[in-house]
Amino acid sequence: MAGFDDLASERSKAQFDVEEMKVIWAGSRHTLEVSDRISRLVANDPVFRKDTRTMLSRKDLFKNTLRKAAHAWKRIIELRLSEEEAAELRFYVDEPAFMDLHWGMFIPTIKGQGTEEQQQKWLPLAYKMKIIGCYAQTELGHGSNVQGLETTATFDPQTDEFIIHSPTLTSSKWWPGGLGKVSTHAVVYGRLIIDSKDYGVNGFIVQLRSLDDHLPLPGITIGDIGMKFGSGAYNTMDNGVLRFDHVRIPRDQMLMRVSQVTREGKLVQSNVPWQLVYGTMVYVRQKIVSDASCALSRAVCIATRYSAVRRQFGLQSNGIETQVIDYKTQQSRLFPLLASAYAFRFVGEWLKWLYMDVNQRLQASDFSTLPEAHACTAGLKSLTTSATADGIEECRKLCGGHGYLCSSGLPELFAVYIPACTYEGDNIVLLLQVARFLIKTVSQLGSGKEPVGTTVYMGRVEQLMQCHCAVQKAEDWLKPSVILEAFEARSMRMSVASAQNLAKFDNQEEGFLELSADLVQAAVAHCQLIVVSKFIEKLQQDIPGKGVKGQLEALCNIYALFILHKHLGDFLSTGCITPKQASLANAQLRSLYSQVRPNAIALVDAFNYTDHYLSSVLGRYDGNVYPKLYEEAWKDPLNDSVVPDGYQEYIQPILKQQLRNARL
Ligand SMILES: CCCCCCCCCC/C=C\CCCCCCC/C=C/C(=O)SCCNC(=O)CCNC(=O)[C@H](O)C(C)(C)COP(=O)(O)OP(=O)(O)OC[C@H]1O[C@@H](n2cnc3c(N)ncnc32)[C@H](O)[C@@H]1OP(=O)(O)O
Ligand SMILES: Cc1cc2nc3c(=O)[nH]c(=O)nc-3n(C[C@H](O)[C@H](O)[C@H](O)COP(=O)(O)OP(=O)(O)OC[C@H]3O[C@@H](n4cnc5c(N)ncnc54)[C@H](O)[C@@H]3O)c2cc1C
Repeated sequence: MAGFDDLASERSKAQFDVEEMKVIWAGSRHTLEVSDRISRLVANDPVFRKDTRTMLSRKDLFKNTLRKAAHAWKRIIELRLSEEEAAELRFYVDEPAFMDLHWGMFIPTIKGQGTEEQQQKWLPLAYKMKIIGCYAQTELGHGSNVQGLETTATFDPQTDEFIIHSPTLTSSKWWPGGLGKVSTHAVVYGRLIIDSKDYGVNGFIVQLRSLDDHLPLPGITIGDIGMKFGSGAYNTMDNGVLRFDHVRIPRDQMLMRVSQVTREGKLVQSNVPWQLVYGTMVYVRQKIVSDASCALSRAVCIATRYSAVRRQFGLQSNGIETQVIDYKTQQSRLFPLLASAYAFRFVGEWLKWLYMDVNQRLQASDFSTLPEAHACTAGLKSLTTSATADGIEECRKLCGGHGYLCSSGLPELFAVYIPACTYEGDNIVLLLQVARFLIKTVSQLGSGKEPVGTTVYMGRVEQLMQCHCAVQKAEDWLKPSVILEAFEARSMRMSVASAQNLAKFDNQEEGFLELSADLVQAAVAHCQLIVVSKFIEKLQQDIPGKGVKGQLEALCNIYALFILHKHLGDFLSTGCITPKQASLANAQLRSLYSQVRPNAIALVDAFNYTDHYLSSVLGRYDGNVYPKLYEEAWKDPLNDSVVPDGYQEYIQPILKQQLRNARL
């Protein structure tokens, strides 16, 4: 049978130890064991089935999500799962829900922005889920511009309370996940007003619904904002609208780690930077980078397996058509995405470390690495989510017509994923943050302040502005030092050119706006350098397992040379490489594709995804695509009856009309 034989034969061709690659992908043997065990637990639990999700009405879909979330919580308690295991369970349940915001934003916000006493009061309630919280920052009129929020929190010294109010329609909270129908509490961001003076945006813990009957508390108007893109997809989430009509909360419900309001109504600043009010966004952006590798690898796994099963044209001597994965065009679209999935995995791992490091420093009142952490999380969030959203759509096209069927798993994956380009910061707005950071770094060169972290290379500005790429033959592009220098020189030269152009403006802010499209490109170049350099660093570690390191080297080179090829204009116009070297890079890329080809199926097997998680007929582990596609079609509710509902009202009259016309 096609499919079965194809994938079995592909697996037998693998030139590396797949089990060891699974460990590399998971991060450690322990993580692989946990993820493997929990993925199977979820796959074998009938409550977590997801095959009808795209066909349910919004109400049924939402109720089904509530049922799954309640069941997940029950299993977490019954099985006494650790935090790591619970997070894996949530991952494999694979359905956005209010729990994500409760655990992923509400709790981290209290931890990051609450005082010790506030944490002691609220965290036990939140951990036991006696309250359910969300993160209510964005408003109808303001999302990207956090300093433009309109919600007010006015201190009333008479009662020692804040009055939370929505003064305009545009100040209505709009978008927060979990808000619409579930959350009992929210961290609400609003302007702190004391004695008619505006002290800017701060976070406040506000109870929204009664803990007895779930009705909104007095002064609160709350609901869901309506259907979103795609069927199933993010519609499992109750993104909400919220308005306050002079709602009073006790003074101690303002999150007071950054600044405190005293009983007398005095604002006292602590020694932590005010930007910590934005801290939850840094945490979540870091998580989103790791998630990008999951979403992209999932799409790539589906497209790679299907490309080995699907055959078109080119009859071989045995009378069988060619596997579409053997077409060079298919490889040149698919393999860079496979390489990107691995690249994002490793940069995500590094970013997690960076976040832990900055957090430890913050605890010890060392705030020096915060700007770097902000720039890296913002930039990499932007880079990886944009590439992943585009990559999922490319995988759909790589699967031809069948990729457009919901049973391929790709339409829903795309619909669930694409808001990641917008939430936690619009991707362009975030790149502009990186650009500001780069311009600042360039402007400080030569001032005695050495660039640190991911901008260390800028300390070699003179060398990088003048260096010439040493490539003379295609294989030279396999040297990590050659690749790194080309990427560093490109990024350096784009940042310096932007800084020089900016310097021509009398008003820097005006100049920044005028040059923003170029600045974004400079930011992209810097972020791509980070991804490439972290992949190269990963390869410098001890990597056990037969052939594993060789495969990763090939993927690393594919990622770098693919980016070079895609952004050739940058590399050529900045004089980092010559047209001849560009064409050698392209030749090397082709040869790398041939090297990866026999290993492609094994490289996606290394993600260790269950069929339940993939939820794709095209990406099945056994490759049994056609019989299952055929079987799936018959499950569609339209096929419940042979003659469709509406035949007599709408089809029959047309047919009869045609009959009369024909007789005329
Ligand atoms: C069943 C049980 C299961 C149990 C387990 C479950 C586990 C689940 C876990 C799930 C975990 C996580 C998943 C979470 C779910 C994700 C879903 C996502 C939902 C979406 C949520 C949201 O979207 S929330 C809203 C996000 N909003 C934004 O991102 C807004 C973007 N805008 C901004 O950030 C700012 O407005 C902007 C930075 C653009 C501008 O700021 P502004 O103050 O106006 O001006 P600047 O001058 O540019 O900046 C001033 C200085 O501050 C620096 N800076 C800016 N931002 C930061 C920052 N974040 N950190 C540090 N520093 C920052 C900036 O660089 C300037 O510095 P300078 O030195 O003065 O130059
Ligand atoms: C699915 C989903 C879930 C969400 N969950 C939450 C949540 O739980 N809690 C919460 O508080 N929020 C949430 N949000 C809101 C989200 O954070 C915002 O939508 C996001 O920050 C973008 O802001 P915006 O919608 O105001 O976009 P806008 O800023 O209005 O963007 C519109 C366009 O303007 C451009 N633009 C904006 N500013 C600039 C600039 N300075 N320079 C150049 N171009 C610019 C953008 O690039 C974009 O093209 C969610 C959003 C979505 C889609």
